[in-house]
Amino acid sequence: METSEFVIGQRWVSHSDTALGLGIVTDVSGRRVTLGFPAADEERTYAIDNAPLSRIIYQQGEDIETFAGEHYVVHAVEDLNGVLVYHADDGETIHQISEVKLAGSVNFSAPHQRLFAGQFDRNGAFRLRVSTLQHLDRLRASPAQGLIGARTQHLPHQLYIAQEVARRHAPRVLLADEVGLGKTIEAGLILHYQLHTGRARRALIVVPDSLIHQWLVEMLRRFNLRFSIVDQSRYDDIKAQENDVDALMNHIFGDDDRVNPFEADQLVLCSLDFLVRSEQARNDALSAGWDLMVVDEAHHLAWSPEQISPEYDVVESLSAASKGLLLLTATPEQVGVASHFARLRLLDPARFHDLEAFRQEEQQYESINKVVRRLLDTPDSISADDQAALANWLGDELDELLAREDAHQAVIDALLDRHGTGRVLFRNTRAAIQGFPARQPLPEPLPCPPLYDAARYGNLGLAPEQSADEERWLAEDPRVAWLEKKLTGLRPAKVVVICARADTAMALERYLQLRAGIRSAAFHEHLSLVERDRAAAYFADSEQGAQALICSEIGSEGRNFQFAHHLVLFDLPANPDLLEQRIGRLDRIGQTESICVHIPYLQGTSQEVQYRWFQDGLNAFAESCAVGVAVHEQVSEQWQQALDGDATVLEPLLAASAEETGRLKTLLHNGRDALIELNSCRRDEADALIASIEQEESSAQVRDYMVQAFDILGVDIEDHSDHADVLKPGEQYQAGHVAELPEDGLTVTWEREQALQREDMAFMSWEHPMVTGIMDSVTSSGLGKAALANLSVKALPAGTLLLEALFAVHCPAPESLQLTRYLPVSPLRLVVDVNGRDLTNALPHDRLNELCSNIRRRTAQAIVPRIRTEVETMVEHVEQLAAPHLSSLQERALAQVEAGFVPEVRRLEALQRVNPAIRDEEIAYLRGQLNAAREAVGHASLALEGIRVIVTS
Ligand SMILES: Nc1ncnc2c1ncn2[C@@H]1O[C@H](COP(=O)(O)OP(=O)(O)OP(=O)(O)O)[C@@H](O)[C@H]1O
Repeated sequence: METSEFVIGQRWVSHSDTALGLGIVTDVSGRRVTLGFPAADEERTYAIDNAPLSRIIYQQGEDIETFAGEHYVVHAVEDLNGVLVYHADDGETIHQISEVKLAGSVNFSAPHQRLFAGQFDRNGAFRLRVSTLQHLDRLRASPAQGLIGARTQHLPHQLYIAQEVARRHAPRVLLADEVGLGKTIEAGLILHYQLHTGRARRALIVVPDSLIHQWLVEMLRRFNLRFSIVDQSRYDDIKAQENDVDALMNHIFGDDDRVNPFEADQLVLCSLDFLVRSEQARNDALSAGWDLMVVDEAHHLAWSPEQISPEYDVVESLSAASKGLLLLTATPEQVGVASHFARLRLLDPARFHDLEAFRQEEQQYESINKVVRRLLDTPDSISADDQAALANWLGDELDELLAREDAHQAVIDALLDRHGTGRVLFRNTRAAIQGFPARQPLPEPLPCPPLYDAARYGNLGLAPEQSADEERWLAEDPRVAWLEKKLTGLRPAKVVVICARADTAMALERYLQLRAGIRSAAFHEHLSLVERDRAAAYFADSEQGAQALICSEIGSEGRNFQFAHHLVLFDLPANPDLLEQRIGRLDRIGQTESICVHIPYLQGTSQEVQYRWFQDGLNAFAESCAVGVAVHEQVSEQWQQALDGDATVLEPLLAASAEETGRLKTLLHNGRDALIELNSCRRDEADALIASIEQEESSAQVRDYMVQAFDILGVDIEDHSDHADVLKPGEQYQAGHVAELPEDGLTVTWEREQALQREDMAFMSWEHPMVTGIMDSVTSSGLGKAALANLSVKALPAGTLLLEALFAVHCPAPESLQLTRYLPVSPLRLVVDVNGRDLTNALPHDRLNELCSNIRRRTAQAIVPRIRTEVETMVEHVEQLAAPHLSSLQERALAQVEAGFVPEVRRLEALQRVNPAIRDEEIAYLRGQLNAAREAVGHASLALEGIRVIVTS
C-alpha cells in the first residue's frame, strides 16, 4: 500500500482481527501506520507495505452510527483531502458527518462491504442464508402459513374458520360453535396466525376466573404461545415496582409515565371479574392498547336498551381499544336476542346499528336461504324472480357483483354479509359435523321427602336444599343417598356432578368424602384459582385421582371433562342454555363414549316440572337445543305457573313447547342456521387447507433445514427414537441465534401425531419458535451474508472468479398495511463472472454446494484485498441483471393490493347506503390505505442479501 493512501482520521478495519472493530488512523510516520481501535480499546502499528487493513467506505442507503450512538442513513459520500464526509439523514434532516466521528463497531449491511471488512463466513452459512430466504418465501406464500405446527388434530370445521378469520386485518368475529367443538382451539389458531404473520403483536385474553389456568395451558401446549396472567396480586406487584420518586413526579406532572402492568408483556391473560372489580386495572388495560382481544364465555355480556351489565360495559370500552376482537360463546342468545345483537354491534357497528332492523332481517332469512340455494344449484343462470329479489336486497351493488368472474359466489357472500351475519358470526353444529357420541338421559324419579313438603313450606323451587339445615337435607334428601349408591355402583368410572350452588357442592363433597368414603373433590367459586385447578387436576388423574368432581355452576362453563362420560345433574338450571353448557363439559371433542346424563329429581316438585319441560318440551338432554331460550320467551308465563305448582298447565306447557321447538327448529334449519352453516365450513376449502398444512408438516424439509442450521450454530443433535431427537448446546454453540434451547437439552419430535401422544416432546414444525427464531436471526443478522469458497473443476481455469448473489425484495411501509402478504421475499439467485456473463442456470445452487469447499481463514484474508476490484465489478453486473425482475414482482403485488382493498372499500360504500352511521372518513381512510399501499409497492427495491465469491483452483 502506498503511504499516501493513509490519512489521519480515516477508518480502516484489520481483516486479520475483525474483533478489533473499526480502527482510526492516528499516526502515519515513515513506513508505519498506527491505528486506534476504540471498540477494543487497543492501538496497533503496522508496516504500511503489508498491513492487513481494508478501507471502510459506507455506501448510499447504509446505516451509520456515531460515537454518540446516533443513527443515520447515508445519502452521499464526499472525500475531503482523503477523509470522508457522509451526507446522512436522521429521518428529518441531512447532516454532514465526518468519518472520524463514527462509532468503533463495524456494521455493514452490504454483503460485499462485509467481505472487504473481513466479515465473511463459511460456505455453509451462505447456504443457510439462501435456504432460509427460500423457505421463508415459500412459507409466506403458503395457504398453510400461520396454521402449521399446532399440537391439535386437523378438524376441518376449526381450520376453515381459523383461516377465514385469521387472514383478515384486525378480525372482529363471534365464534359460536356449539359447546365443546373447539372455540378455544379456533381462537388459538387465529391468535397464532396473527402473531406469526405480524398482523398482531399485542393480545389480551379475557375469561371467567375459573378458566384462566386452562387457557394459559392450552395456549402454551398447543400453540407455543406464552401468555402472562395479570391478576390482582401480579398487578399490585408490578405497581409496587414504581418507586416513590417516580410516583411523586407522576403525581405532580400527570399520569403519563405510570407503570402499567398491562404493558409489561405483549400477551396478557386476565379475568373479566378482575377488570369489573378494579377500575384502576380497567383503565390500565384500556390505555395499554391491543391488536387482538379474545373474550371467552361472552354470553355473560348482558345488554338491553334499558340496562347495560358491568361486564358488557367493560368489554365495550376495551373493544374500542383493540383493533381485533374475538367473542366466544356456544350459547349466544343465552341472555336474550338484544344482548346477542349488542355483541354483534361491538364487532361490526357499521353493519349492526339497529336492533329492530336486525329483528326484521331475521324474518327474511328463510327467503334469502331459498335464493342462495338456487344460486348454488344453478351456477350459470338466475331466474327473473330471483334477479328481482336480489335487486331488492342488494340495490345498485348487484350489477357490479354480477359482472365479476365469480358472480354467483360474490352475490352469495354479499347477501350473507349485508342481510345475514355472514362476516361476523361463525357457528358449527354437531348436526353438521356429525360423528359425535350419543347422549343418554337417565331420569331418576325420587320421592319428595317431608323436609320439602310444599304444603308446609311452600314451593321451594329448583334447589330446595338451600332452605333446609345442611345436616338434615344430607340425611333426608333422597338424592344424596341415591348419589352415594350411584357413585359406588359406577366405581371406578369418573363422574362429574353439577349443582347450581356452591353450598350444595361443598356439603355434598364433604358428605361423600368423609361419610361415604368416596374419593371426591369440590369445585366452586369459594376456592382460590390454584385450589380449583388442583381439584380439577386431582379429578383428571386417571390412577390416583378422585372418582367424582362436585361442581357448582362455575364447573358448567368452559372446562374440559371429556375423559368422563357420566354426568349427574344434582339439580336442573332454569335456563336451557345453561343445561347445554353443563352437558357440554363431557360432550366435547375427544369424548369417545356415549354420555350418560343422570337426572335425579323429586317427584311432584318444580324439579319434576323442569325435568319434563327439558325432556318433553325441548328434548334438550339428548340433543343440543339452540332454540331453548326462544321457546322460553314464548311460554314463560305458563312455565312459571307450572314451576310454581299449578299442575293444570303442565301438559299444555309441554305440548306448546314441543310444538314451538319444532317450529323454530324448522325455521332456523331453513333460515338462519342454513345461512350460518353455508358460511362456517366450506368443506372443500377446508380439505385443501388441511392438505397443504400436512404437506408442510410431514415434509422432512424442516428437519433437513434445522440440521443444516444446527451445524452452523453449534447445536448437537442426537437420535432419540423414530421421528424424535435430543438437541443439546454443543461446543461452538451460538446462543444468540437459538431461542428456547435449555442447557440440559430438549427432546423434540418432527411428527404431529407423535406430538399429540407425547406432550413431553416439543413439536418442531416450521412455526415452532426455535425454527422461526433461527430464521429471523439469520435474516436480520449478517450471518452468511458474505462467503468465500473454493471451486475445483477442470472446465474452469484456475484463478477464475465467480459471484453467486442472492437478492430479496425490500419494501419499507407502515406496518398497518401488512404489505408482506402482497409482496413476498421473492429471493432471486444469480451467478456471474467478471465479464458479466450470466451463469445462473449453468451453475445451480445445489451443484455449487456440492463442489465448493471452504478456504482457510488466513488464506481468505490474504485473498480478499487482492480481488476487491473484481468483486465490485461483479456486484455491478449482478445488480444490472437483477433490476428487470423487480417490475414483474411489483405488478403482481399491485394486482393483489387492489384485490385485497377494493372489495373492502366497496363493502363499506354499500353498507353506507343503508347505514348512515358509516362516516365518509371511514371510507376515506380505507382509500388512503389503498393509495399508501400502491405507493409503497412502487418504491420497493431488490436488495443484495448475500454473496458467495468463488475462486477456482
Ligand atoms: N383440534 C383439536 N385437537 C385436539 N383436541 C381438541 C381439538 N379441538 C378441541 N379439542 C379439545 O376438545 C375440547 C373442547 O375444545 P374447546 O375447549 O376449544 O371447546 P369450546 O368450543 O371452547 O368449548 P366450550 O363451549 O365448552 O367453551 C378441549 O379439551 C380441547 O382441547
